[in-house]
Order: sequence, then C-alpha cells, then structure tokens
Amino acid sequence: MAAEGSGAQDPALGCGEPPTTKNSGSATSTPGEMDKPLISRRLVDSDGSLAEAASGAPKVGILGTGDFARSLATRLVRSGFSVVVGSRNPKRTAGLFPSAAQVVFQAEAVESSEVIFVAVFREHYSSLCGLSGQLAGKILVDVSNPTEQEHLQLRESNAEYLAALFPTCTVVKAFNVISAWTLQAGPRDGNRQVPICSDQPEAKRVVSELAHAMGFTPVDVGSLAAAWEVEARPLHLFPSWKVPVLLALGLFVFFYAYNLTRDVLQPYVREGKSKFYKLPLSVVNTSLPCVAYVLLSLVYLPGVLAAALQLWRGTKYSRFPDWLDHWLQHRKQIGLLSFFCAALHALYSMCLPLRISYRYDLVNLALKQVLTNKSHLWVEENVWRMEIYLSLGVLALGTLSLLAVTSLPSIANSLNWREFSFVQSSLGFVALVLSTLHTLTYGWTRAFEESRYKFYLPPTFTLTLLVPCLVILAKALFLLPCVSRRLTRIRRGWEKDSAVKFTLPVDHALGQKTSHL
Ligand SMILES: Cc1cc2nc3c(=O)[nH]c(=O)nc-3n(C[C@H](O)[C@H](O)[C@H](O)COP(=O)(O)OP(=O)(O)OC[C@H]3O[C@@H](n4cnc5c(N)ncnc54)[C@H](O)[C@@H]3O)c2cc1C
Ligand SMILES: NC(=O)C1=CN([C@@H]2O[C@H](COP(=O)(O)OP(=O)(O)OC[C@H]3O[C@@H](n4cnc5c(N)ncnc54)[C@H](OP(=O)(O)O)[C@@H]3O)[C@@H](O)[C@H]2O)C=CC1
Ligand code: HEM
Ligand SMILES: [Cu+2]
Ligand SMILES: [Fe+3]
Repeated sequence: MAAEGSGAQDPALGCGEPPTTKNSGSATSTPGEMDKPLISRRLVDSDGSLAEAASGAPKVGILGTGDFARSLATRLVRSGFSVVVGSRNPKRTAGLFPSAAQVVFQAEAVESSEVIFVAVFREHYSSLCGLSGQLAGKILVDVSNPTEQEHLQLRESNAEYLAALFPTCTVVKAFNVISAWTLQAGPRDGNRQVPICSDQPEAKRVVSELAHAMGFTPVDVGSLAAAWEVEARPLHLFPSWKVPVLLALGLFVFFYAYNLTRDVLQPYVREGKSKFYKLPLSVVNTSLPCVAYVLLSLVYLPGVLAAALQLWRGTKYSRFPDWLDHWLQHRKQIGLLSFFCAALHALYSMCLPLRISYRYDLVNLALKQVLTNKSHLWVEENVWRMEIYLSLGVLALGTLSLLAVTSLPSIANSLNWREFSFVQSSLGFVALVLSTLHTLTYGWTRAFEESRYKFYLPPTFTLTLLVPCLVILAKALFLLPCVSRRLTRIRRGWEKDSAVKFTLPVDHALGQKTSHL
C-alpha cells in the first residue's frame, strides 16, 4: 500500500489511501451535514417498540457487530438516530440488531454516514484499511479499551493508532468508559459522564451532541493526546483505595494471627482445650476493633509528623517527603476504613451474648455456684468497668459517624471550611481519645497480670495502645504555648532562616536570621 504523496500522510503509518479530492490531514466535513440537527423526531412508538427510522434522521455508522456495537445501535435508535451497521458478514449478524438499524457490508455503511463508530478491537483496526478511501474526511469515534497489559506496553493510545492509520479522518475518543450494558439499559440519570477528546473542535462538538442526545454528559478533556489517560480510566479499580485497603487487610491478618495464637492455639497446646469455635466470631471481634483503632491513629499520625517536620525545619516552604505526602492524601480512605471496621466491631459486640456458647458458659457458671453453694455473684469493679467501657465505645463510634457523614460530598459542600475541619480534625481527635479510653477501661489492670501473657505474648489491647497514645501525647505537646506559637508562625509563612529563600548559594553561609513576624 503506497501512499500517494499527500502532504500530511505518513507512509510508514497510514493505511495508504487512493488519491481523493479532499484535503488530507485536516478534517473535512461538508458544512451542510454539520448544520443538520442531530436529534430528530421520536423513533420509539408509544408501545415502546422501535419504529422504522425516518428517512431524514441523521445517520450514524457503526463498524463491528459485537456486544458494544449492538448496545450502541439500540441506544442510538432509541435516541432518534438512523443507524447503519457495517459488518463483514451482514447476513449472519443482521438478526441480532433492532429492526430499525440497517446491517450492511462495511463499505456500504461507511459510504452513507459522516460519523462512524469503530466498535472493533485494536488488533483488527488494520483490517479496515481497505475502507480508507470511503472514510476520508469523516469522523471516526474510537470507543475501544485496551487491556491493562496493552495499555502499559504500547504507550500509544488506541485512538492515536487509529488516527495514524487513517490520517484523512478525524478521530474522536469517546464512550470507552461506558459499558455495553449501560448503553443498552440507558443512563438512569443525566450524570453519567463521557470524556471526549479530539484534535478537531468541530468533530468534538458533533460527538458531544450525540452523547448528549443519548442521555450522557459529555466532558471535554482536550486533544487526542489525552486519549491515553482516557483509556486508562476504566482500568483502575478504586485507585485511591488500594494502599489503604491493603493496609487494613495487613493489619487484620496480623491481629487475627496474634489473637488466634493467644486465644485458641495456646489453650490447645498447653491444656488440650479445643477453643476453635472462637474462630468465626470471637477472634474476629478481638481483631477488628484493633484494626479500627490502629487505623484511626494512623489518620492523625501523619499530621503530627508533618507538624514535627515543620517545627524541625523551621519553615513550611520545603516539600514533605513523598511517603508523607501520599499518607496525608490518603487519610480520608484510612479514616473511612477505620469507621467501617469500628461499625462491624460494634455489630459483632452485640452478637456476643447471642451466642449459644455464651449461654452454656452462663448455665455452667450458675451450676457451679449452686454446687459450691455460693450466692449472689457480683464483682462491683467488673460491673463498673464494663458499664464504662461500653459507654465509651458507643460515644467513640457516634463521634466517628459524624466524621463519616461529613465526608459525603453533599454534606461536606454544605459546611464551610472551618466547620469541616472542626469536625474532621477536632472531633476526629476526640474520637481517638474516646477510643483510647474505651480500650484502656476494657483492658483495666490486665496488662499487669502475669496469667494474661500467653506464650509470653502481651494482651492484644496493650499492643494497639502504642501508636494512638504516641499520637495523643504528641498532639498534647503541640498544644504547649511555646510550641504552638512557633508552629502557628511557621504556618503563617515565618521562616527560621529566611535568607535561604532569597539569596544565592554564595551568600548562603552569611544569611542572617530575620523574622517576618
Ligand atoms: C470516618 C472518617 C472520615 C473522614 N473523612 C474525611 C474526608 O472526607 N476528607 C478528609 O480530608 N479527611 C477525612 N478524614 C481524615 C481526617 O479526619 C482528616 O484528614 C483530618 O483533617 C486530619 O486532622 P489532623 O488534625 O490530623 O490534620 P490537619 O488538620 O491536616 O493538621 C495537621 C497538623 O497540624 C496541626 N494544625 C492544623 N492547623 C493548625 C493551625 N492553624 N495552627 C497550629 N497547628 C495546626 C494539627 O494539630 C495537626 O497536628 C476522615 C477520617 C475519618 C475517621
Ligand atoms: N463490550 C463492552 O462493554 C465495551 C467494549 N468497548 C470496545 O468496543 C470494541 C468492541 O467490543 P465488543 O463489541 O465487546 O467486541 P466483539 O468481539 O463482541 O465485537 C467485535 C466486532 O468487530 C468486528 N470486526 C471487524 N473486523 C474484524 C476483524 N478483522 N476480526 C474480528 N472482528 C472484526 C466483528 O463484526 P463483524 O464480524 O460483523 O465484522 C465483531 O463483531 C472494543 O474495542 C472494545 O474495547 C468499549 C467499552 C465497553
Ligand atoms: C457501639 C460501639 C462499641 C461497642 C458496643 C464496643 C464493644 C466492645 C466490646 C464488647 C469489647 C470487648 C471485646 C471482647 O470481649 O472480645 C471491645 C473491645 C475493644 N474495642 Fe470496642 N466497642 C465499640 C466501639 C469501639 C470503637 C469505635 C473502637 C475504636 C475505634 C473500639 C475499639 C476497641 C478495642 C481496641 C478493643 C479491645 C480489643 C481487644 O484487645 O480484645 N471499640 N469493644
Ligand atoms: Cu497511596
Ligand atoms: Fe495513590
């Protein structure tokens, strides 16, 4: 396939194209076509069936007859367009499409429409090269999604590859974020966003109107160079949650293994007692609260580290190390996971007295009392301890719920910045203190009883107390007037050694200390 010396065409990349009268490179669209309204009369009959497309309806072409093409055709027909589908074998595939859509050979479909969706996988793009003559000057919509591997290996987006194959067409990247299923069902509300990019503003406008007519919200994301990023979007699975979720899982595995060793394996090995029934509920409910509690302290630890770093450096104008920056940005996710674990812990705790094993224990204890002729079992200290730690737990969870609720965008938007940071920063810290008191009162003096050290392992709650107590102590330290005054000044832009910022390296050593305050 030899290129015919037309200026913008790259013979190494393009399909090679028979000479046409149209300009290559620039998108050429007949003005008459563009002036037509894109949305035309209703094509859905009152009984919901699809009517024959009116002959004047704007025509949209689709190459490919797969799942995506089928759903797209259905949605387009329902939105009032006349659809021509191009197949390599129209006879075989025509039955799969709504009757209002025409299914013809590829060349014929391409001939009659100005906008053509390419619903074909990337590896088959080159098989469309035979159509490049008829496609010249038309708008090609690339809807494809690469696999994660392709995306990383190829570096060049599918849309740019298509544009290189068909230099005489205008390529628009769109709809790749919409699944065939969503297309078929139709967007439930007008919020479904479709990022659209292209080097040609006019083509972008046409495709945006199409998206709009189909009930989606088009979002202009720039030139075709943005296609790589647009193609990356459907590949991510909750990107900002990955590290926090792994952190929570890691903590859970650690605490579960720790509690398993202490509460189940130790009695089995030492006394031959089988306590494996504890695995599904009891051990989970000693692990979950520890995860919730440690995660909560990890939400407030980076703020403390940041403040310490600023105090030590004496300026706020140097960047935090990457790990701290990343940590600060993931506090919301870590906090919400903490809330999730705490809520589960509360529910599990409600279930503790529902267990049959608990009732057996009660009955056995009662029987023992009868046999030993004891009456009125009541340990005042235990009663108080439990009343207090449960109440503190409920208060802690209640405070955390406030944080969780204000993290919903609709609620966050109704608060001003000060209100939001009061809830997040101050109430969040109160929740941390309440959780600490809950854990301390639950633990009581048991940290100091030798019998609680199974396999020399200290009780779980003593482990979990380490980081949170450190955070609380550090926060208290920052409240000391001398420290807090200095921190406030630094946050207002004061620097310990302001000469660093304004003088050349030669003068650096001579820089005198000046205060801006
Ligand atoms: C359930 C839940 C939901 C959450 N949802 C969100 C959310 O939606 N969005 C979100 O961003 N985070 C959220 N978080 C995370 C967390 O609540 C916030 O990041 C919170 O602002 C952190 O508070 P901080 O005081 O540690 O940090 P910052 O407010 O960033 O402060 C950092 C440090 O600077 C100090 N400091 C701050 N301002 C000053 C000042 N003016 N003068 C002197 N010292 C100062 C603080 O004492 C602290 O030591 C959530 C957490 C939980 C548990
Ligand atoms: N399915 C989905 O949910 C989504 C799909 N997409 C994208 O849409 C495109 C199509 O996906 P999908 O419909 O699922 O895929 P399918 O495999 O179901 O369909 C691909 C179609 O391509 C046509 N085709 C044209 N030339 C060739 C060729 N040389 N070899 C093989 N097939 C060819 C075939 O139609 P015929 O035989 O009639 O010519 C075939 O039906 C892909 O790029 C995909 O990334 C994007 C978002 C979501
Ligand atoms: C309605 C709210 C809550 C209730 C009813 C509750 C109840 C309980 C109960 C019954 C225990 C003892 C578990 C056992 O016997 O094994 C416990 C322990 C604990 N709870 Fe809570 N709690 C609540 C909220 C919280 C919150 C918000 C946190 C922290 C974020 C928390 C952290 C802990 C910790 C760390 C332990 C010690 C676990 C151990 O080492 O065994 N709890 N809680
Ligand atoms: Cu991260
Ligand atoms: Fe990240």
